[in-house]
Amino acid sequence: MIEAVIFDMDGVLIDSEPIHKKVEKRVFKEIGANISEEEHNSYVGMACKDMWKNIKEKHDLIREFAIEELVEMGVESYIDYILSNKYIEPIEGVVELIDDLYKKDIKLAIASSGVRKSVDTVVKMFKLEKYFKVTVSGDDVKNGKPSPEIFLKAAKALNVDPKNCIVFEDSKNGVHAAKKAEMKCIGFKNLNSGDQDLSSADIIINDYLEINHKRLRNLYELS
Ligand SMILES: O=P(O)(O)OC[C@H]1O[C@@H](O)[C@H](O)[C@@H](O)[C@@H]1O
Repeated sequence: MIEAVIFDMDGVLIDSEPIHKKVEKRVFKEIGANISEEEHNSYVGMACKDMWKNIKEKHDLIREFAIEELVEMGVESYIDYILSNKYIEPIEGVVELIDDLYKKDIKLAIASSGVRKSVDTVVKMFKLEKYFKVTVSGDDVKNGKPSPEIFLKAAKALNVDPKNCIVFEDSKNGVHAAKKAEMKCIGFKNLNSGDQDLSSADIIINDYLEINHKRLRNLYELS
């Protein structure tokens, strides 16, 4: 039975992976790091600090930069970008889905690898406060996606059994995190989130119009 639905943020609520990538590419250039598109794609869905930790281990050139410094360089530009682009809207159909679930008394949360400030900015910008009393950011966990910690923390805050949660995710790292948390996972194929292998998800959708409360319930009946 469904007790809760947990939404990833970047690439699921807001089409922001291209913004992250743009900002990160600028930082790569500034510090002289040569990161291939394939390597960059493998970090989608990870907390910024984990991405930089991985890059530091692989690329000698950026040893001199502290992780906190690298995180800071990207985060501020991301927030400035979304705040100064007032036309940015939620991904089509997602707010209608959230509203429908809310009206059916399904508990809701956001679990995003983004920093706390980014999560709060997006929730406020899209006026989602009413729906999401629980939000867990990358700053709130020790181990980011693909570790299941962020989803387990959200389930705990909602006071629900992880097995009764459904997660919406657009990245390979996020889908793995959800499945390790023993939750159902709907892979949202967002072409702007790069080439993401969502094959571990229970179902994959291309559009929120493909999903509704009834189809979510069916996920449990089929298993
Ligand atoms: O978990 P979410 O909301 O998809 O967040 C993912 C993003 O979180 C950010 O902090 C990273 O810098 C991005 O590169 C990453 O893709």
